[in-house]
Amino acid sequence: MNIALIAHDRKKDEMVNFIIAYESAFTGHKLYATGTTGQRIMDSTSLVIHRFMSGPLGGDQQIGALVAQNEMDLIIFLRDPLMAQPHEPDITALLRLCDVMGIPLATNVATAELLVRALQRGDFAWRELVHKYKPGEA
Ligand SMILES: O=C(CO)COP(=O)(O)O
Repeated sequence: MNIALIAHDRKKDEMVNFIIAYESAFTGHKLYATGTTGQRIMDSTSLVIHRFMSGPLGGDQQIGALVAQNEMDLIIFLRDPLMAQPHEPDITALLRLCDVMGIPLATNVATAELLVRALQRGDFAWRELVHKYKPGEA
């Protein structure tokens, strides 16, 4: 599965602790992240992560491009609901695209935990079909 990990600054410790706790669940999947989030996770785990730009510099949009192509299977985006972000339009656009494409998206760690447990159980197998049969293809 292709999994994107994103956390705003005041949520980064929570993200790192969460990934440490579930590191084995993420092993074997293709991991993507915005710049700083990815670096923080790699510094604390043995996971290899493809890092995009930092969020304010376009990282959310880069991940959004993969969502638009239906290539992202799960997104964990620990947003900071108490602080305005300079790139708020990019954040809104990414969340919207997840709803357009029906991509499983967790915006807090409680939901993230449920989705990762589902991932461990194999509940994401339906996404394999999506990869095989892209929309618009015969
Ligand atoms: O701002 C972000 C998401 O909107 C996250 O970017 P960083 O991971 O580079 O801090």
